[in-house]
Amino acid sequence: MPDAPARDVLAVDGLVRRFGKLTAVDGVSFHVAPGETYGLLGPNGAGKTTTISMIAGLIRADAGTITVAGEPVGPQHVAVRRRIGLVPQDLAIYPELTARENLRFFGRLQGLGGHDLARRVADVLQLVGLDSRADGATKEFSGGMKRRLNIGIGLLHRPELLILDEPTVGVDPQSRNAILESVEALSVEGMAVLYTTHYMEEAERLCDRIAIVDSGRIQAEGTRDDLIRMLGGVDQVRLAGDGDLEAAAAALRELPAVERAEAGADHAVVLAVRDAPSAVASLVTGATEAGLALHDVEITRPNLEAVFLHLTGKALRD
Ligand SMILES: Nc1ncnc2c1ncn2[C@@H]1O[C@H](COP(=O)(O)OP(=O)(O)OP(=O)(O)O)[C@@H](O)[C@H]1O
Repeated sequence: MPDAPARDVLAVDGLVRRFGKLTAVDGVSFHVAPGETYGLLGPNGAGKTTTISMIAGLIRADAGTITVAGEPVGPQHVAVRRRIGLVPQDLAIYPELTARENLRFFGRLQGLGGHDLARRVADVLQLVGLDSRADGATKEFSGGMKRRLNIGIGLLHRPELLILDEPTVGVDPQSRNAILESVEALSVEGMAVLYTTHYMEEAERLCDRIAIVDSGRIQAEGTRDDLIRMLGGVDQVRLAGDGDLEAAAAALRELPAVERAEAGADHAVVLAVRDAPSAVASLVTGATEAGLALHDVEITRPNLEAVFLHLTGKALRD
């Protein structure tokens, strides 16, 4: 008999959240299994923070359901929050206290105490790579060290689901690496991790599955390789310029190496091209002959950035 599939730690179905006329989250569904790291990859404003705020029970959903380990989540369901660790973008630590004192303080707030708390504090300090700085005042910590401490606070109560909202934004490379290593270690221990980022390298390195999010919707979901297969082995080329973009796209579609060409956002034609480095000269000639005054040519070989461009016609980064 095959093993029954492990129950999802997190199940999100048909989630919607509006702010006035803006639908910030527009029918988002995904599931995360124990030990799985699931990434929400999308640019600023895609709806990632709003999604995780609903999952953490901080704001209500206008529609849809969320369960964590089978229990419903929402602002009125308080007990289920013990199963969730949320590490928000904003830091919440006391600068006058040491790292250890901060952890003890937040641990007590979570109802921990005694030897159990002391042991968990020691474990967490080691996991986030701050054990050698445990008794230093946090006001002297770098931004990255403070962020690692914030992650430690989210982990103290040993949640089944850890939610990290863009944890490496603005941190030094050493802390960034420590954060990525901590997340890898947690997943080995069986924790489910929901990781939001707009850095495709982090999504590629950490996440077992990735949802590409834009305009409040999941545009595609899968492993990195699943997503890259969607490109069909072609490169993406972006030709930015002034002129009749539709006419240029139509002319470029006639070239043998070009599989697709669309007039995209931001004064650019976005193309899917076989072996773009060899074809680029003919693309430039074709676009120029079609009357486009080119000011930029960008080739993106298959990676998640290219998948994002392919799905949305936009670059992942600002
Ligand atoms: N409280 C709010 N009131 C009004 N609009 C909001 C509110 N919170 C978020 N939004 C809007 O909802 C959209 C999604 O924002 P959200 O913060 O979820 O995106 P994000 O992908 O997490 O980006 P970021 O990394 O910048 O937080 C944005 O257009 C944002 O301006």
